[in-house]
Amino acid sequence: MKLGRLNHIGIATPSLAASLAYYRDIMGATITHEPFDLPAQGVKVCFVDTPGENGPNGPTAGTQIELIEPLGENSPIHGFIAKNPAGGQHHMCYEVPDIMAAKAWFEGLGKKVLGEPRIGAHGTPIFFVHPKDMNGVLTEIMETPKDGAH
Ligand SMILES: CC[C@@H](C(=O)O)C(=O)SCCNC(=O)CCNC(=O)[C@H](O)C(C)(C)COP(=O)(O)OP(=O)(O)OC[C@H]1O[C@@H](n2cnc3c(N)ncnc32)[C@H](O)[C@@H]1OP(=O)(O)O
Ligand SMILES: [Co+2]
Repeated sequence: MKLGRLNHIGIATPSLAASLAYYRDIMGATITHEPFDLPAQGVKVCFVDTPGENGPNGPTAGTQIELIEPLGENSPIHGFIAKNPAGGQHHMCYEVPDIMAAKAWFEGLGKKVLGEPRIGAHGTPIFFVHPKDMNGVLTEIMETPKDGAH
């Protein structure tokens, strides 16, 4: 199996409002989606894009940062925020063409897949692989949107 592009970097925060202001006003990022609740994932989320630049191969799109704040009692990021009260880098998300094939591939390698695929913030199925099996990085795998949207 081959991983596709890096879709987003997940940043956990105790305050979406404060993080949004930081990325917009200090880092020059663009808010591409206003905050919305995702109860199925136990988070409140919004996306910002880094400005993007002219690279050696022409103009490059900015990189997407996904800001997540705990939502509800059972949020999977409560533990992370308890250990990192100011928030911090939480996960990296890679695209794949076929979510079930990717799940089977990681499981075949003996990696701990956390639960069954569920619909994520981009409207396609996602799953997570435990950081202890992924060089310390919580890894999100996401099926590439069929319409090519990111
Ligand atoms: C916006 C929606 C969606 C999208 O479409 O993009 C998302 O991105 S949702 C993002 C939030 N959802 C998830 O993270 C779901 C999967 N995560 C989990 O199930 C849990 O967070 C976890 C990975 C199992 C950790 O849960 P926690 O309660 O913190 O467990 P432990 O306390 O037992 O931690 C075990 C161990 O792992 C270390 N850890 C925890 N989180 C991370 C992390 N993000 N990155 C790296 N390491 C992490 C933790 O410190 C423990 O280490 P030790 O203390 O050394 O044992
Ligand atoms: Co994510």
